[in-house]
Amino acid sequence: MSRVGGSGAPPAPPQDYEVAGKVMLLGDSGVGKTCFLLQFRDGAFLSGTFIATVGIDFRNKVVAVDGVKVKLQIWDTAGQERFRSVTHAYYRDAQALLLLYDITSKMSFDNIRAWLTEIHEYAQKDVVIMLLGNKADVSSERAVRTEDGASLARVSRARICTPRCPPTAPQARVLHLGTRCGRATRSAPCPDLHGTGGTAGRGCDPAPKPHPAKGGDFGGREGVWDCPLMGPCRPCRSTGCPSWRRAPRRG
Ligand SMILES: Nc1nc2c(ncn2[C@@H]2O[C@H](COP(=O)(O)OP(=O)(O)OP(=O)(O)O)[C@@H](O)[C@H]2O)c(=O)[nH]1
Repeated sequence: MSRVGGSGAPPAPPQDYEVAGKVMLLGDSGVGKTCFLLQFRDGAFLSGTFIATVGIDFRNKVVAVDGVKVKLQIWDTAGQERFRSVTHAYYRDAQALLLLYDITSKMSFDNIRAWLTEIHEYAQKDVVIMLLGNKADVSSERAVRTEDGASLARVSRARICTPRCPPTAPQARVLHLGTRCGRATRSAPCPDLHGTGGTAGRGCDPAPKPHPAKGGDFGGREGVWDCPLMGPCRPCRSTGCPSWRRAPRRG
């Protein structure tokens, strides 16, 4: 997360946000990264159409997190092997990585470990990693158990979540919590993590309580979650987290 504007930069046009952060979507080709992004950004689900991403692309969206306007720059990467060398260069300055697998594809889940290896090689050490089992709307074809996802998240120190698609709110919810955890350190329980006590590995809360979110984008839809994000964290507002700082308000 970075401050809005900066010394030496040309005067920036008036911004409607206070902080900015970069999130990358990663995972095998076809797991649903582009659909996730489009649904989050535009509320549109591209059912049935699959046009593989070439290279890398990004979209911006301003969301409210704890009453702070956050501009998320969300990078959609190509999952195909031949584009990996292009996308590696973008890992370095990302604050959060959303690593997707398709719950109907065992292979996409098995490949998560290879993705984690790449992340550890190319991303910042303190990057927030979120593991997301996508396509939970077709649970009749489920090939990856939720508990296997949770267990992998535990060993890889990632957070796990499974949205039921195609509703819009889960995408916002993932990025909301990712943003919040990105503004956090990992040493104390995070009050956002319903029922887990903030301790990774306690398992899923089958009926997460509505989160008292102040942001209008997210309010009231948390009940659709299979599983809240897990992992200890502490809001950085009180600790002055170096990477997710609040920018000065513009007068
Ligand atoms: N049922 C279901 N299908 C989905 C979901 N998300 C994506 N799809 C479908 O999965 C296919 C691939 O989706 P994309 O978003 O293009 O996949 P991608 O991960 O961006 O793929 P690459 O660009 O090659 O890396 C498309 O046919 C989508 O309609 C979902 O949540 N549920």
